[in-house]
Amino acid sequence: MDILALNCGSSSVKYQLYNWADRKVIAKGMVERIGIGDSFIIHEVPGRETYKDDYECSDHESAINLIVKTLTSRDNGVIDDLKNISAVGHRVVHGGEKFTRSVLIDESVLRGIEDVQDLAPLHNPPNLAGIRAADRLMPGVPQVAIFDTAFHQTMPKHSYMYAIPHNLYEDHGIRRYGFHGTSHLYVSKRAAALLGKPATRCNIITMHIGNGVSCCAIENGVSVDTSMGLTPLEGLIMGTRSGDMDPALPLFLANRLNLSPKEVDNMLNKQSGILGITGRFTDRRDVIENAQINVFSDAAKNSADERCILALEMEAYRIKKYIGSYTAALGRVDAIVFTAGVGENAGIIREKALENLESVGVILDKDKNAATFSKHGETLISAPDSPVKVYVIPTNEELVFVEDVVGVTSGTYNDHLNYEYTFAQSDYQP
Ligand SMILES: Nc1ncnc2c1ncn2[C@@H]1O[C@H](COP(=O)(O)OP(=O)(O)O)[C@@H](O)[C@H]1O
Ligand SMILES: CC(=O)OP(=O)(O)O
Ligand SMILES: [Mg+2]
Repeated sequence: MDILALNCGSSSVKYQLYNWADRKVIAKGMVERIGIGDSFIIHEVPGRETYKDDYECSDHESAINLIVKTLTSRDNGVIDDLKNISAVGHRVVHGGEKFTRSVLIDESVLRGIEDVQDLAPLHNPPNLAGIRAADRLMPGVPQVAIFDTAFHQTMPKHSYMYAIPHNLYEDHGIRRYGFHGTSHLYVSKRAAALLGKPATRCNIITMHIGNGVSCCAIENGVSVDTSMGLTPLEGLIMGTRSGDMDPALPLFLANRLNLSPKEVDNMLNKQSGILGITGRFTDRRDVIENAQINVFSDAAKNSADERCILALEMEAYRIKKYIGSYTAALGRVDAIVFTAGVGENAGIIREKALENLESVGVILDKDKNAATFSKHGETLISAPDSPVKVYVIPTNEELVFVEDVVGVTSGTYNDHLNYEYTFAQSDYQP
């Protein structure tokens, strides 16, 4: 049973082909710059050299077509026939309140996803385009939607409601939803396995720090709070998104700078965050390099870029504030987990965020932390006597997609909270 997992973004499609029987990745890659010119595919097969090719893709259908062609091609392919793909799993970012679990896609599911697309205008339209394209290319193959929002549907009302007129929730679904749910689910289940306890007895704070950034307070295995809200703009500082700010600011900006709602939205989603602070970078590797933060001599400081230093300090401080508030929300914390591109690799951000948290039981092993990157796999970075364990756990959203596809198509899946994921077992080797 080969399962294709697709993650359709606005101008990219990431994919992974997974053989369920062997529990192994057959191929993975991505098509980038869809519809904006100079698009290309990067295709990786374990044990082979990475293949890259320029190929013009004007839309998601042509990108998925290219992926399928590459997977079946004579030179770079991994399967003889498209028929080997028995099911497709799609990341869908916003599922509103309607979808609390992964589902087999049919017309009514498509309509449900369309109904909430205004709430995630950057994410849901490309997700839908990907589903339609895959259906045309692989007619009759079961397609499953896996929602970023589903894991957070356990949040209590006092976490998800905004303090605004109540009818806005009833009439328009305006509330906090939260995103990156499959990542928070995956790393929290892995953390429970590393702690040697059932997930249903673990309290964990998970920090997903990539381009998009969110954290989650998980109590006895379920999400009770998360930093993103109605849309993926709320919360932590992100690559290009502001995260939390004075809610009066958008209106103030619109009035003062004479901007339309769309222009304000664009400024806060695409020109803010790390990019806004530094004026030139979103990639934290560039920010760290230009901040020269690991070289604390005065000479180095003189050549360091003040705004890069500020960006790192602001990002880490915001993370620390969320850890503090989620520690208060949970009462007892068994573990804090760092994941995604930045969380797995940027030791300096982890160290700054966890500085002086001994009073709440967090004692970092600074050397271990500084030496820990994604490539080292799951790593404990807290000191042996730290009451709260701190882990770096590489996320694997695609594996959640694959397991949900298997569960949904075989009828063994009820909801992700009770599903017996193989990766949640302590003997699982990631
Ligand atoms: N070694 C590293 N040090 C610091 N940041 C890193 C490193 N490697 C990757 N990153 C960061 O990870 C980010 C991408 O994370 P990722 O989880 O892939 O994001 P997304 O899926 O949202 O695109 C990059 O923008 C970069 O800032
Ligand atoms: C929801 C979200 O922010 O996703 P991403 O990090 O992929 O942009
Ligand atoms: Mg991501």
